[in-house]
Amino acid sequence: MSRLQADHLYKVFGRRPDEAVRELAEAGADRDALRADGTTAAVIDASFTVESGQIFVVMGLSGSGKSTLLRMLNGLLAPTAGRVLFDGRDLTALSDRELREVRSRKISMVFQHFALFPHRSVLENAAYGLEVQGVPRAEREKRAAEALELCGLAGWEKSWPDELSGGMQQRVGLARALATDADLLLMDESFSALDPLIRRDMQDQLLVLQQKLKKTIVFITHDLNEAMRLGDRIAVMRDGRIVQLGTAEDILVRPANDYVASFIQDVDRTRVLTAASVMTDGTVAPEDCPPGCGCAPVARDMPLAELCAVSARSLHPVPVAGADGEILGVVAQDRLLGVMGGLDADVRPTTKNGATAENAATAKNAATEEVTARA
Ligand SMILES: Nc1ncnc2c1ncn2[C@@H]1O[C@H](COP(=O)(O)OP(=O)(O)OP(=O)(O)O)[C@@H](O)[C@H]1O
Repeated sequence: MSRLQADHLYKVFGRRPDEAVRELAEAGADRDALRADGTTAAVIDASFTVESGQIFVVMGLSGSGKSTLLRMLNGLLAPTAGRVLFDGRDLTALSDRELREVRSRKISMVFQHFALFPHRSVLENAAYGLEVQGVPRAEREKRAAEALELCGLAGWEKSWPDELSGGMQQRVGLARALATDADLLLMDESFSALDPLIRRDMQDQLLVLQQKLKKTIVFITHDLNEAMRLGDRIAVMRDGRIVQLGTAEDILVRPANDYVASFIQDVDRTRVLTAASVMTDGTVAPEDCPPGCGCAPVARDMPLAELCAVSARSLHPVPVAGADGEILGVVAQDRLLGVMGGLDADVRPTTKNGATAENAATAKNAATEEVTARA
């Protein structure tokens, strides 16, 4: 069972929403057709699953429907049609009290503008979610201090929010979300207000934390580079619809339509494509590897940007190793150059950690998930 599932979700604002859903679903109407009627179709037929421990990114420009989708996922907004299943429970069928309970214990939000209380210390801010849950003071302070330490803020507990930089304030927001032990983290443009370098640093920190904590995260962004750095899977939204659903590599190598293709022009493919996605079958024969060659197999999730340096030093194709050290294949230099030059018709779909689709259940999931191209 998936951790989170959106099942044909629609949200229509304005007049006669049910009728609008029928027009969207049955007559194939789009947003523009309804707008003339004073009706806004914010989210149209969104279906996807998020597995436990995954980072699922929803990427789209302003107005594409990301925030509305997120607010349906945490039950703040009732869908006009469709269901949200969290651990198999239909959120749309819960009473208000049950929903509040799920929201306060199982789901945490991290917002773009930190949402810290200025007159509470960093520790009190980090403990806020636990306070709402009614956790006794000593325990909530202990857990908040642990979360702050995880986020690199040990020693700042007694400071006030305005004594912290923007990046540090956002880490307090993250610590607050982590302190509650919620399984599901919903992050709405959480790093968008930060300077580029600090933003990148926060992305790195989130990835490191995620390796340790293995939360289930839905991350909203309008930045495809951020989506590709963070997302195990990415949903690209346009005008209320999900127009492509896949891994960063899927989107980079096989954009579903011209709209998605226009986004990937600025993406640095050498940082998204991995050794596993470009390797071919084979090994390195001992006679091809002279003494002192000093080569070592690279990890399958090594990005091409790093693989280039290894390949330049190597006298033979670079072997690619799996998690157990077994050789999965090799990357020859001409192959590497060809892929970087855009000859990537046979790049293999992989998961974000570089496992190929053949040997990873999650990649199978990604590869078999419907990739819709309606735009
Ligand atoms: N409460 C509302 N009433 C009417 N229309 C709404 C409401 N909330 C959102 N919309 C409309 O729904 C569409 C999707 O908005 P939404 O905020 O979900 O997009 P978004 O991708 O999150 O954009 P942004 O990045 O600017 O927040 C927009 O056209 C917006 O104007």
